[in-house]
Amino acid sequence: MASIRLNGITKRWGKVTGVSHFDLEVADQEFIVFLGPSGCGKTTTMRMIAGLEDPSDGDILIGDTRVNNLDPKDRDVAMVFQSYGLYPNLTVYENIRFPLKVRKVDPTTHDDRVRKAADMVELDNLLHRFPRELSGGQRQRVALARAIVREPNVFLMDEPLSNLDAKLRVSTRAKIKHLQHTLKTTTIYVTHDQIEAMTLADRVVVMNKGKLQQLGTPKQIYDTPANTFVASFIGSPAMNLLSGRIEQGHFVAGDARIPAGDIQNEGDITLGFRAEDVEVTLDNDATLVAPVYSVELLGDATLVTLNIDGTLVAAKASKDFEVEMDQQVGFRLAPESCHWFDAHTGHRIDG
Ligand SMILES: Nc1ncnc2c1ncn2[C@@H]1O[C@H](COP(=O)(O)OP(=O)(O)OP(=O)(O)O)[C@@H](O)[C@H]1O
Repeated sequence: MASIRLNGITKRWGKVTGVSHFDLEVADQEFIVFLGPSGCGKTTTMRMIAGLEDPSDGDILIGDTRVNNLDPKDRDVAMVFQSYGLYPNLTVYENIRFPLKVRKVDPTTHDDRVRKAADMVELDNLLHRFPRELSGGQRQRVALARAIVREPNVFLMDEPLSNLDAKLRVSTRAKIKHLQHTLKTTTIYVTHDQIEAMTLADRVVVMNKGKLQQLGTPKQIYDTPANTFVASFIGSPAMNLLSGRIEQGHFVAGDARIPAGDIQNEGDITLGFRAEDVEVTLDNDATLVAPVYSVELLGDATLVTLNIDGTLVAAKASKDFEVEMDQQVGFRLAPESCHWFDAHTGHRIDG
Protein backbone atom coordinates (compact mmCIF):
# COMPACT_ATOMS: atom_id res chain seq x y z
CA MET A 1 0.00 0.00 0.00
CA ALA A 2 1.23 3.50 -0.74
CA SER A 3 0.51 7.17 -0.98
CA ILE A 4 1.55 9.10 -4.09
CA ARG A 5 2.80 12.67 -4.25
CA LEU A 6 3.34 14.79 -7.35
CA ASN A 7 5.25 18.01 -6.78
CA GLY A 8 5.19 20.49 -9.65
CA ILE A 9 5.17 17.85 -12.37
CA THR A 10 5.67 19.29 -15.85
CA LYS A 11 6.10 17.52 -19.16
CA ARG A 12 7.36 19.34 -22.25
CA TRP A 13 8.31 18.04 -25.67
CA GLY A 14 10.05 20.93 -27.39
CA LYS A 15 7.44 23.68 -27.55
CA VAL A 16 4.54 21.38 -26.61
CA THR A 17 3.58 21.31 -22.94
CA GLY A 18 1.50 18.23 -22.12
CA VAL A 19 1.31 18.75 -18.34
CA SER A 20 2.04 21.95 -16.47
CA HIS A 21 3.06 22.37 -12.79
CA PHE A 22 0.85 19.63 -11.53
CA ASP A 23 0.61 19.07 -7.74
CA LEU A 24 -1.31 16.21 -6.17
CA GLU A 25 -1.35 14.17 -2.99
CA VAL A 26 -3.06 10.80 -3.20
CA ALA A 27 -3.69 9.11 0.15
CA ASP A 28 -2.88 5.48 0.76
CA GLN A 29 -5.80 3.28 -0.44
CA GLU A 30 -7.48 6.19 -2.18
CA PHE A 31 -9.26 5.88 -5.55
CA ILE A 32 -8.39 8.95 -7.63
CA VAL A 33 -9.81 9.58 -11.07
CA PHE A 34 -8.15 11.89 -13.63
CA LEU A 35 -10.97 13.34 -15.72
CA GLY A 36 -10.77 15.65 -18.70
CA PRO A 37 -11.19 15.97 -22.45
CA SER A 38 -8.92 14.39 -25.01
CA GLY A 39 -5.42 15.85 -24.92
CA CYS A 40 -5.69 17.41 -21.43
CA GLY A 41 -2.68 15.48 -20.11
CA LYS A 42 -4.28 12.60 -18.17
CA THR A 43 -2.34 9.78 -19.80
CA THR A 44 0.92 11.69 -19.74
CA THR A 45 0.58 12.28 -15.99
CA MET A 46 -0.17 8.63 -15.42
CA ARG A 47 2.72 7.50 -17.63
CA MET A 48 5.06 9.69 -15.56
CA ILE A 49 3.85 7.98 -12.37
CA ALA A 50 4.39 4.59 -14.02
CA GLY A 51 7.88 5.56 -15.18
CA LEU A 52 7.06 5.28 -18.88
CA GLU A 53 7.67 9.00 -19.36
CA ASP A 54 10.28 11.20 -17.63
CA PRO A 55 8.99 14.48 -16.19
CA SER A 56 10.73 17.62 -17.49
CA ASP A 57 10.35 19.12 -14.00
CA GLY A 58 9.07 18.11 -10.61
CA ASP A 59 9.20 15.14 -8.27
CA ILE A 60 7.17 11.96 -8.03
CA LEU A 61 7.01 10.14 -4.71
CA ILE A 62 5.45 6.76 -4.09
CA GLY A 63 5.29 6.27 -0.33
CA ASP A 64 8.35 8.11 0.94
CA THR A 65 10.50 7.20 -2.05
CA ARG A 66 11.32 9.64 -4.83
CA VAL A 67 10.85 7.44 -7.88
CA ASN A 68 11.92 9.82 -10.69
CA ASN A 69 14.99 7.71 -11.38
CA LEU A 70 13.46 4.28 -10.83
CA ASP A 71 12.62 1.99 -13.74
CA PRO A 72 8.94 1.14 -14.20
CA LYS A 73 9.53 -2.40 -12.95
CA ASP A 74 10.97 -1.08 -9.69
CA ARG A 75 8.03 1.18 -8.88
CA ASP A 76 5.66 -1.61 -7.86
CA VAL A 77 2.76 -0.27 -9.89
CA ALA A 78 0.48 -2.40 -12.09
CA MET A 79 -1.13 -0.89 -15.16
CA VAL A 80 -4.35 -1.75 -16.96
CA PHE A 81 -4.89 -0.21 -20.39
CA GLN A 82 -7.74 0.27 -22.79
CA SER A 83 -6.10 -2.22 -25.13
CA TYR A 84 -5.85 -5.30 -22.98
CA GLY A 85 -2.26 -6.16 -23.94
CA LEU A 86 -2.74 -9.92 -23.53
CA TYR A 87 -0.34 -12.47 -24.99
CA PRO A 88 -2.35 -14.23 -27.74
CA ASN A 89 -0.36 -17.47 -27.55
CA LEU A 90 -0.81 -17.86 -23.78
CA THR A 91 -3.92 -19.19 -22.03
CA VAL A 92 -5.83 -17.03 -19.57
CA TYR A 93 -4.04 -18.87 -16.77
CA GLU A 94 -0.59 -18.20 -18.21
CA ASN A 95 -1.46 -14.57 -19.02
CA ILE A 96 -2.43 -13.97 -15.41
CA ARG A 97 0.65 -15.83 -14.18
CA PHE A 98 3.03 -13.93 -16.45
CA PRO A 99 3.93 -11.04 -14.10
CA LEU A 100 4.78 -13.53 -11.33
CA LYS A 101 7.23 -15.32 -13.62
CA VAL A 102 8.83 -12.07 -14.77
CA ARG A 103 9.28 -10.94 -11.20
CA LYS A 104 10.63 -14.32 -10.18
CA VAL A 105 8.01 -14.75 -7.47
CA ASP A 106 8.32 -18.10 -5.65
CA PRO A 107 6.77 -20.60 -8.16
CA THR A 108 5.09 -22.62 -5.42
CA THR A 109 2.76 -19.66 -4.78
CA HIS A 110 1.77 -19.09 -8.42
CA ASP A 111 -1.15 -21.47 -8.70
CA ASP A 112 -2.81 -20.12 -5.57
CA ARG A 113 -2.35 -16.51 -6.58
CA VAL A 114 -3.52 -16.98 -10.17
CA ARG A 115 -6.67 -18.80 -9.07
CA LYS A 116 -7.41 -16.22 -6.39
CA ALA A 117 -7.04 -13.32 -8.85
CA ALA A 118 -9.11 -15.14 -11.50
CA ASP A 119 -11.79 -15.84 -8.93
CA MET A 120 -12.03 -12.15 -8.02
CA VAL A 121 -12.93 -11.24 -11.59
CA GLU A 122 -15.02 -14.39 -12.17
CA LEU A 123 -12.72 -16.01 -14.70
CA ASP A 124 -12.15 -19.21 -12.78
CA ASN A 125 -13.86 -21.40 -15.40
CA LEU A 126 -12.11 -19.80 -18.39
CA LEU A 127 -8.51 -20.34 -17.34
CA HIS A 128 -7.77 -22.82 -20.15
CA ARG A 129 -8.98 -20.51 -22.95
CA PHE A 130 -6.87 -18.33 -25.23
CA PRO A 131 -7.57 -14.56 -25.53
CA ARG A 132 -9.09 -15.06 -29.04
CA GLU A 133 -11.72 -17.29 -27.44
CA LEU A 134 -12.90 -14.54 -25.08
CA SER A 135 -15.29 -11.60 -25.35
CA GLY A 136 -14.00 -8.04 -24.89
CA GLY A 137 -15.32 -7.90 -21.33
CA GLN A 138 -13.64 -11.19 -20.45
CA ARG A 139 -10.34 -10.02 -21.95
CA GLN A 140 -10.47 -6.87 -19.87
CA ARG A 141 -11.08 -9.01 -16.79
CA VAL A 142 -7.94 -11.02 -17.64
CA ALA A 143 -6.04 -7.74 -17.79
CA LEU A 144 -7.46 -6.81 -14.38
CA ALA A 145 -6.55 -10.21 -12.92
CA ARG A 146 -3.02 -9.82 -14.27
CA ALA A 147 -2.74 -6.53 -12.39
CA ILE A 148 -4.29 -7.95 -9.22
CA VAL A 149 -2.09 -11.05 -9.11
CA ARG A 150 1.00 -8.98 -8.45
CA GLU A 151 -0.49 -7.39 -5.33
CA PRO A 152 1.18 -4.10 -6.28
CA ASN A 153 1.34 -0.93 -4.22
CA VAL A 154 -0.54 1.06 -6.85
CA PHE A 155 -2.97 0.37 -9.70
CA LEU A 156 -2.83 2.68 -12.71
CA MET A 157 -5.78 2.25 -15.05
CA ASP A 158 -6.00 4.09 -18.36
CA GLU A 159 -9.52 4.09 -19.82
CA PRO A 160 -9.89 0.36 -19.08
CA LEU A 161 -13.57 0.31 -20.05
CA SER A 162 -13.42 2.22 -23.34
CA ASN A 163 -13.53 -0.84 -25.58
CA LEU A 164 -16.56 -2.35 -23.89
CA ASP A 165 -20.19 -1.84 -24.88
CA ALA A 166 -22.39 0.32 -22.67
CA LYS A 167 -23.88 -2.49 -20.59
CA LEU A 168 -20.55 -4.22 -19.97
CA ARG A 169 -19.01 -0.88 -19.05
CA VAL A 170 -21.50 -0.47 -16.24
CA SER A 171 -21.03 -3.99 -14.86
CA THR A 172 -17.22 -3.92 -15.18
CA ARG A 173 -17.19 -0.47 -13.56
CA ALA A 174 -19.00 -1.92 -10.56
CA LYS A 175 -16.49 -4.78 -10.48
CA ILE A 176 -13.54 -2.38 -10.45
CA LYS A 177 -15.11 -0.38 -7.65
CA HIS A 178 -15.73 -3.52 -5.62
CA LEU A 179 -12.22 -4.85 -6.27
CA GLN A 180 -10.61 -1.64 -5.13
CA HIS A 181 -12.77 -1.65 -2.01
CA THR A 182 -11.70 -5.23 -1.25
CA LEU A 183 -8.02 -4.92 -2.09
CA LYS A 184 -7.63 -1.36 -0.75
CA THR A 185 -4.89 -0.67 -3.28
CA THR A 186 -4.20 2.99 -4.07
CA THR A 187 -5.62 3.53 -7.56
CA ILE A 188 -5.32 6.20 -10.23
CA TYR A 189 -7.84 5.82 -13.00
CA VAL A 190 -7.92 7.88 -16.20
CA THR A 191 -11.12 8.60 -18.09
CA HIS A 192 -12.85 11.24 -20.17
CA ASP A 193 -16.22 9.90 -19.02
CA GLN A 194 -17.61 12.00 -16.20
CA ILE A 195 -20.09 9.32 -15.11
CA GLU A 196 -17.22 6.85 -14.63
CA ALA A 197 -15.36 9.50 -12.67
CA MET A 198 -18.29 10.36 -10.44
CA THR A 199 -19.22 6.74 -9.72
CA LEU A 200 -15.71 5.40 -9.05
CA ALA A 201 -13.70 8.12 -7.41
CA ASP A 202 -13.05 9.00 -3.81
CA ARG A 203 -11.74 12.23 -5.33
CA VAL A 204 -11.73 13.49 -8.89
CA VAL A 205 -8.94 15.50 -10.52
CA VAL A 206 -10.48 17.56 -13.32
CA MET A 207 -7.88 18.55 -15.91
CA ASN A 208 -7.88 20.78 -18.95
CA LYS A 209 -5.01 21.80 -21.23
CA GLY A 210 -2.40 20.17 -19.01
CA LYS A 211 -3.57 21.98 -15.87
CA LEU A 212 -5.45 20.92 -12.80
CA GLN A 213 -8.85 22.65 -12.77
CA GLN A 214 -10.30 21.22 -9.58
CA LEU A 215 -9.63 18.47 -7.08
CA GLY A 216 -12.48 17.28 -4.92
CA THR A 217 -14.97 14.59 -4.04
CA PRO A 218 -17.55 13.90 -6.75
CA LYS A 219 -20.08 15.79 -4.65
CA GLN A 220 -17.84 18.85 -4.24
CA ILE A 221 -17.11 18.94 -7.95
CA TYR A 222 -20.79 18.60 -8.81
CA ASP A 223 -22.15 21.00 -6.20
CA THR A 224 -19.46 23.69 -6.30
CA PRO A 225 -17.58 23.65 -9.62
CA ALA A 226 -14.52 25.88 -9.38
CA ASN A 227 -14.95 27.39 -12.83
CA THR A 228 -17.05 27.29 -15.98
CA PHE A 229 -14.87 24.53 -17.48
CA VAL A 230 -15.66 22.16 -14.60
CA ALA A 231 -19.30 23.29 -14.58
CA SER A 232 -19.71 22.48 -18.24
CA PHE A 233 -17.81 19.18 -18.04
CA ILE A 234 -19.59 17.55 -15.09
CA GLY A 235 -23.21 16.46 -15.08
CA SER A 236 -25.52 15.03 -17.65
CA PRO A 237 -26.71 17.30 -19.06
CA ALA A 238 -23.89 19.70 -18.20
CA MET A 239 -24.63 22.82 -16.17
CA ASN A 240 -26.47 25.52 -18.13
CA LEU A 241 -24.40 28.67 -18.54
CA LEU A 242 -25.92 32.03 -19.46
CA SER A 243 -23.95 35.22 -20.09
CA GLY A 244 -25.50 38.42 -18.80
CA ARG A 245 -25.17 41.06 -16.13
CA ILE A 246 -26.48 41.87 -12.69
CA GLU A 247 -28.84 44.83 -12.45
CA GLN A 248 -30.72 45.73 -9.28
CA GLY A 249 -30.72 42.25 -7.81
CA HIS A 250 -31.61 40.55 -11.10
CA PHE A 251 -29.61 38.61 -13.64
CA VAL A 252 -30.40 40.14 -17.02
CA ALA A 253 -29.70 38.48 -20.37
CA GLY A 254 -31.52 40.08 -23.32
CA ASP A 255 -35.18 40.20 -22.32
CA ALA A 256 -34.75 37.57 -19.61
CA ARG A 257 -34.73 38.73 -15.95
CA ILE A 258 -34.04 36.20 -13.21
CA PRO A 259 -33.97 37.10 -9.48
CA ALA A 260 -30.34 36.88 -8.41
CA GLY A 261 -30.59 36.70 -4.62
CA ASP A 262 -27.64 38.12 -2.70
CA ILE A 263 -25.06 38.37 -5.44
CA GLN A 264 -23.37 41.78 -5.18
CA ASN A 265 -21.28 41.84 -8.35
CA GLU A 266 -22.91 44.42 -10.60
CA GLY A 267 -21.89 44.13 -14.25
CA ASP A 268 -21.01 41.23 -16.55
CA ILE A 269 -21.34 37.77 -15.07
CA THR A 270 -22.04 34.17 -16.04
CA LEU A 271 -24.97 32.39 -14.44
CA GLY A 272 -24.82 28.62 -14.07
CA PHE A 273 -27.63 26.29 -13.02
CA ARG A 274 -28.36 22.60 -13.25
CA ALA A 275 -31.24 21.15 -15.26
CA GLU A 276 -32.71 19.54 -12.14
CA ASP A 277 -32.83 22.89 -10.32
CA VAL A 278 -35.05 24.53 -12.93
CA GLU A 279 -38.78 24.34 -12.54
CA VAL A 280 -40.66 24.33 -15.82
CA THR A 281 -44.31 25.14 -15.50
CA LEU A 282 -47.41 25.92 -17.49
CA ASP A 283 -48.55 28.43 -14.79
CA ASN A 284 -48.72 32.10 -15.67
CA ASP A 285 -46.64 33.37 -12.76
CA ALA A 286 -43.24 32.01 -13.87
CA THR A 287 -40.05 34.10 -13.75
CA LEU A 288 -39.86 34.07 -17.52
CA VAL A 289 -41.48 32.35 -20.44
CA ALA A 290 -39.57 30.75 -23.31
CA PRO A 291 -40.34 28.49 -26.27
CA VAL A 292 -39.61 24.77 -26.13
CA TYR A 293 -36.72 23.80 -28.41
CA SER A 294 -36.91 20.04 -27.80
CA VAL A 295 -38.53 17.50 -25.49
CA GLU A 296 -36.85 14.18 -24.65
CA LEU A 297 -38.33 11.46 -22.48
CA LEU A 298 -35.53 10.02 -20.35
CA GLY A 299 -37.61 7.33 -18.67
CA ASP A 300 -37.58 8.68 -15.13
CA ALA A 301 -37.84 12.35 -16.20
CA THR A 302 -38.53 14.58 -19.17
CA LEU A 303 -35.68 16.72 -20.46
CA VAL A 304 -37.09 19.98 -21.80
CA THR A 305 -34.75 22.30 -23.68
CA LEU A 306 -35.84 25.92 -23.78
CA ASN A 307 -34.60 28.63 -26.06
CA ILE A 308 -33.90 31.63 -23.84
CA ASP A 309 -32.99 34.48 -26.15
CA GLY A 310 -30.89 32.28 -28.41
CA THR A 311 -29.25 30.25 -25.61
CA LEU A 312 -30.43 26.66 -25.16
CA VAL A 313 -31.17 25.78 -21.57
CA ALA A 314 -31.89 22.25 -20.29
CA ALA A 315 -34.50 21.66 -17.61
CA LYS A 316 -35.60 18.39 -16.05
CA ALA A 317 -39.33 18.00 -15.52
CA SER A 318 -41.28 15.04 -14.18
CA LYS A 319 -41.75 12.07 -16.48
CA ASP A 320 -45.41 12.99 -16.84
CA PHE A 321 -44.80 16.58 -17.92
CA GLU A 322 -46.43 16.99 -21.32
CA VAL A 323 -45.43 19.81 -23.59
CA GLU A 324 -45.16 20.41 -27.33
CA MET A 325 -42.23 21.69 -29.36
CA ASP A 326 -42.38 25.50 -29.76
CA GLN A 327 -44.94 25.79 -26.94
CA GLN A 328 -44.26 28.63 -24.50
CA VAL A 329 -43.46 27.34 -21.03
CA GLY A 330 -42.64 29.07 -17.79
CA PHE A 331 -39.24 28.85 -16.11
CA ARG A 332 -38.41 29.31 -12.43
CA LEU A 333 -35.05 29.16 -10.73
CA ALA A 334 -34.48 29.66 -7.00
CA PRO A 335 -31.62 32.10 -6.22
CA GLU A 336 -29.99 29.44 -4.00
CA SER A 337 -29.66 27.16 -7.05
CA CYS A 338 -27.67 29.77 -8.97
CA HIS A 339 -23.91 29.40 -9.47
CA TRP A 340 -22.03 32.57 -10.38
CA PHE A 341 -18.85 32.81 -12.41
CA ASP A 342 -16.63 35.72 -13.36
CA ALA A 343 -17.55 36.62 -16.95
CA HIS A 344 -13.89 37.05 -17.94
CA THR A 345 -11.87 34.48 -15.94
CA GLY A 346 -14.65 31.88 -15.59
CA HIS A 347 -13.78 31.46 -11.87
CA ARG A 348 -16.50 30.75 -9.39
CA ILE A 349 -17.79 33.71 -7.37
CA ASP A 350 -19.21 32.84 -3.99
CA GLY A 351 -22.23 35.07 -3.58
N1 LIG B 1 5.28 12.18 -27.39
C1 LIG B 1 4.65 13.35 -27.51
N2 LIG B 1 5.19 14.38 -28.18
C2 LIG B 1 4.56 15.57 -28.28
N3 LIG B 1 3.36 15.85 -27.71
C3 LIG B 1 2.76 14.86 -27.02
C4 LIG B 1 3.36 13.56 -26.87
N4 LIG B 1 2.51 12.80 -26.13
C5 LIG B 1 1.44 13.57 -25.84
N5 LIG B 1 1.59 14.81 -26.37
C6 LIG B 1 0.65 15.94 -26.23
O1 LIG B 1 0.44 16.20 -24.85
C7 LIG B 1 -0.91 16.51 -24.59
C8 LIG B 1 -1.48 15.58 -23.53
O2 LIG B 1 -1.59 14.27 -24.08
P1 LIG B 1 -2.22 13.06 -23.24
O3 LIG B 1 -2.09 11.82 -24.06
O4 LIG B 1 -1.65 13.05 -21.89
O5 LIG B 1 -3.75 13.50 -23.16
P2 LIG B 1 -4.99 12.70 -22.60
O6 LIG B 1 -5.71 13.64 -21.70
O7 LIG B 1 -4.59 11.41 -22.01
O8 LIG B 1 -5.84 12.47 -23.93
P3 LIG B 1 -6.68 11.21 -24.44
O9 LIG B 1 -7.92 11.19 -23.57
O10 LIG B 1 -6.98 11.58 -25.86
O11 LIG B 1 -5.84 10.01 -24.29
C9 LIG B 1 -1.63 16.44 -25.93
O12 LIG B 1 -1.74 17.74 -26.43
C10 LIG B 1 -0.72 15.59 -26.78
O13 LIG B 1 -0.83 15.95 -28.14
